[in-house]
Amino acid sequence: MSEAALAPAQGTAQGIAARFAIAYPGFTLRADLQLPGHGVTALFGASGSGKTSLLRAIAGLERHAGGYLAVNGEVWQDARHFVPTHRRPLGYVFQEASLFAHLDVARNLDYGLRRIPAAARRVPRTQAIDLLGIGHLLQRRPDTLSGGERQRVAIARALLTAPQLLLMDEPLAALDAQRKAEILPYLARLRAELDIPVLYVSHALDEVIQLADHLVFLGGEKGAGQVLASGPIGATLARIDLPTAQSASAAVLIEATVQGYDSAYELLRLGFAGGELLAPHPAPLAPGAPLRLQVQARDVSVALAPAPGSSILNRLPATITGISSADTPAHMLVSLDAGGTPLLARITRFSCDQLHLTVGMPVWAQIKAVALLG
Ligand SMILES: Nc1ncnc2c1ncn2[C@@H]1O[C@H](COP(=O)(O)OP(=O)(O)OP(=O)(O)O)[C@@H](O)[C@H]1O
Repeated sequence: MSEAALAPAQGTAQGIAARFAIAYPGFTLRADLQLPGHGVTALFGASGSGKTSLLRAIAGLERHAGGYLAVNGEVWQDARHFVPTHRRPLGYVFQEASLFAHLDVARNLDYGLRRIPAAARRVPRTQAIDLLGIGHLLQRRPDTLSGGERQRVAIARALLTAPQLLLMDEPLAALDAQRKAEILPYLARLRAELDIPVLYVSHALDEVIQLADHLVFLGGEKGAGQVLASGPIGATLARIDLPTAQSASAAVLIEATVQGYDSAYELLRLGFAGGELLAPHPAPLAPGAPLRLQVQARDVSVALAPAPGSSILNRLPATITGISSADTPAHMLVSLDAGGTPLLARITRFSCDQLHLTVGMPVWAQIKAVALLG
């Protein structure tokens, strides 16, 4: 295999094609993925399922014979080419920000810029600083920053390397819940404002629900990793055949738009393809603003008719698309389609039998609570 500059792919296929057979002593993973060339793709799965190994293969940090990788029309690895990591236009953000301790933030950023000719820069320095909210930190040394601030600097530095692909390996895993909550909105802004595809490794479902557009779910038996699913985030989370849906913390997401605000009751009125939702919120949000909602399967119940005498605010007409057993004998999982949006309900097996629920049945999905994200 020769080390080569970027080679054009045959045709101009957009997206990321990644085929790897990873084999370590005691661990194998075969992946054959066709991923979108934009937005955030989460590589999600339990510890040891091979997320980092796959990311390192994509970065070219590990060289696996027979692998294939093409990114938006450029081949980075095939039988004849292997573009070394330092020649791949990618940014890599690790769990711990690896900043130079002896340089202040401004110089750390400039280090990222050094090897990029001005004409090739995709994200101007001022935009990267603004997007990550680090303008007030430029004169500070890394050891005077919080973990979250350091990670924001590391992400800004990665953006300045003009990446065509951003790889993030659990960038929030070393942070406590509060720091994590601080940094997530910055990542959501990157997703909204930059057109750089991101591969984001995580084992935290809430992060994935907040950020990802596409979900690659890794799992398999111990020592033999496999891709259990790869698809759009909403539909993949609602798949009752996957372990993510089985757990008590199973959740799906709804992409909604702000429609109004009832200040007397502090309730946001939200619209989505499946209808309208009300969600408590202490302040109004701009009408038309997009919002992601996280809906826990255990907060969704199923009724045969809309029940007016109930404290549950949100009732949506839906159709049952699947029914399966859950992780306890007492529970069942019901997947639903509400105007094209997939939902999941975790209900008791008793209720499922009492209501004689079957696939294809029109029902009402009652949603007790939704969490606003982003
Ligand atoms: N260079 C290597 N040599 C040998 N085994 C390796 C190597 N890299 C990873 N492994 C093994 O491959 C398996 C997958 O590891 P990997 O770090 O990719 O998983 P992961 O899903 O990212 O896990 P985590 O969430 O804990 O970081 C593990 O069993 C690990 O011990």
